[in-house]
Amino acid sequence: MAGPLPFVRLWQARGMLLEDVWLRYHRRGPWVLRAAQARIEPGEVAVVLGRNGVGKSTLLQLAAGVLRPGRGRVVDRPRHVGWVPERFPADQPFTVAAYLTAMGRVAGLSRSGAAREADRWTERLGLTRFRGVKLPELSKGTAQKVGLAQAMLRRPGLLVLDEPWEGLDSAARELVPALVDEVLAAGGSVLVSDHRGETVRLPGTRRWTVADGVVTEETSAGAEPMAVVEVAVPAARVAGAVARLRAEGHHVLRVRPDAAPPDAGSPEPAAGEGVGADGSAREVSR
Ligand SMILES: Nc1ncnc2c1ncn2[C@@H]1O[C@H](COP(=O)(O)OP(=O)(O)OP(=O)(O)O)[C@@H](O)[C@H]1O
Repeated sequence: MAGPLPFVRLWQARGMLLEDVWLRYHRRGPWVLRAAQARIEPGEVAVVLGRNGVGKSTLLQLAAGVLRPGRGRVVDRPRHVGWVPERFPADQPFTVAAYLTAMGRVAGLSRSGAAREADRWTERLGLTRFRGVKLPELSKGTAQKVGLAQAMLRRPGLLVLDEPWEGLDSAARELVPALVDEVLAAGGSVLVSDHRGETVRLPGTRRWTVADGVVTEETSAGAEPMAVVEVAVPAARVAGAVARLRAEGHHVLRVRPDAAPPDAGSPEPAAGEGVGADGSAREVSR
C-alpha cells in the first residue's frame, strides 16, 4: 500500500466582518466611509474597486487594523495580518536583513524563527543581494518587495495588499498571485485594491466597490449554502486536482500532505461532516 494520501476538507467557515464602519480623518471633516458593511470568508479574495481618492486605502487600513473606525467595528479580524501599503515607508535607517528580522520579532516569531523567515523571504523575493543595503538606498520597486516580504514573514490569516502591482518589476508582479494563493491555501483571506485590473489573475470571488463613502459588496457565491466535502488524492496528483477544483470555482484552502482521511471507507460523507468544530477544515465548495 502506498503512503498516506493528502487530505483535503471542504467547510463552511466564519469570516471577518466590517460592521457599520464609519471613518473620517478629522473631527469635523467629511466622512470618507459611511456605514460600511462587508464580509470576507477564509479562503476568499476580495477586490476593492473605486475611483482615485474614493477611500479604497482607507477601507483596507480599517480591515487591517491600521486605522480604527470612528463608529462601528471590525469583527473577527484574524490574529496575524499582513499589511502591504501602497508605498513602502523606506525612510528607516535599517538594512533589509535587520528590518525583516525585526519585523519578524514584532510579528511574534522567536529570534531564530525571525532570522530564518527573513532569510527565506529575502531569497524568495530576489532580495538576497540587498540584504546589507539600507532601506532608504533601495529603488522603489525593491522597497516594495521588502514591503511584501515583511507581510509574509508570519503567515497571515489576512493579507491586505494596497495596489500590490504598483512599482514592482514584471518578475515580482508574477509572484503576487502565488503569494495570494499560498495565503488562501492555508485558510487565510486576501483583500486587494487594484485600479489596473490585474486582479483578473486572482481567484477573486468578492468585489467591494467604494463610491461616495458607501461600500457595495458583490459575491459570486452570494448567500448560497456551502457544501462540506473531503477529498483524498494520490500525492503525485495533488497539483492537478487542486487546479481542477479551482477551475470549477471551488476554494482550495489547504492541502494536508500526510493525514489519512478519517472516513476512507465512506465515499459519501454525511451532510455536515467535517464542519469546522476543531477549526482544522480547509476547503470550501460552492
Ligand atoms: N491621512 C489622511 N488625512 C486626511 N485625509 C486623508 C488621509 N488619507 C486619505 N485621506 C483622504 O481620504 C480620502 C480617501 O483616500 P484614500 O487614500 O483612502 O483613497 P483611495 O481610493 O485609496 O485613493 P487612490 O486610488 O488614489 O489610492 C481622500 O479624499 C483623501 O484625500
